[in-house]
Amino acid sequence: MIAIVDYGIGNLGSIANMLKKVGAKCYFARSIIDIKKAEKIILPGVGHFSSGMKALQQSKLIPVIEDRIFNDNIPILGICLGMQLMSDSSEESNEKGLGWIPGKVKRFSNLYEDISIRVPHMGWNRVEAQKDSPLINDFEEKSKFYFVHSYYYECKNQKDVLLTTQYGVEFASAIQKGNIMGAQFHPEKSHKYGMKLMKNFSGLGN
Ligand SMILES: NC(=O)CC[C@H](N)C(=O)O
Repeated sequence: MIAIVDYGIGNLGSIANMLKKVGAKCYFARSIIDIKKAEKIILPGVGHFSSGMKALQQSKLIPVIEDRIFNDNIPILGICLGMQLMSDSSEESNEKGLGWIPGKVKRFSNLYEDISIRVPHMGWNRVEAQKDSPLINDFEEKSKFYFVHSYYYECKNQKDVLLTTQYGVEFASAIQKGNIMGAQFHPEKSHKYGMKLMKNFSGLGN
């Protein structure tokens, strides 16, 4: 069963709906026991980095989540802000991140050399694979995903970058370090392309 961390942040309902569509069983995890019995974890997130980190700290779930992912090596997928919280820090906040995948979260500039862009990055965009992973198995060449964000993850180690997307700058649209994964886009809002990623995630470790 996939535990969707319920720490008061993120659109858990639409994530659960997409998981059900791909035949994956899931539940909302609000307690330490809920996390202890999880086979996989999804860390959702929408909004400000500070609010997300504070809410996650107040949930008291960080130690048990870290026990499961670092000692039991179960797969975890962070979505949007949930991915950004895995960083060391974010320009959006003075709060420290979880530090699970080395890197910092930076704000898009409105101007890159001679390219001016609107911030937030909002809408559909394509991705380019930077390495193989079961998470992106059978991706269509033209896979595209729905984004809504003003900040992006800059990985310290290039080998942790799974997918990149071009938006003024080429940024990490998905990251992976072993069993720890993150998607900057919203798979639950990305139709068949998001379903493919969620189906792949639900099949990990089975
Ligand atoms: N949609 C979101 O939750 C955005 C996350 C983060 N605040 C950003 O702007 O990048």
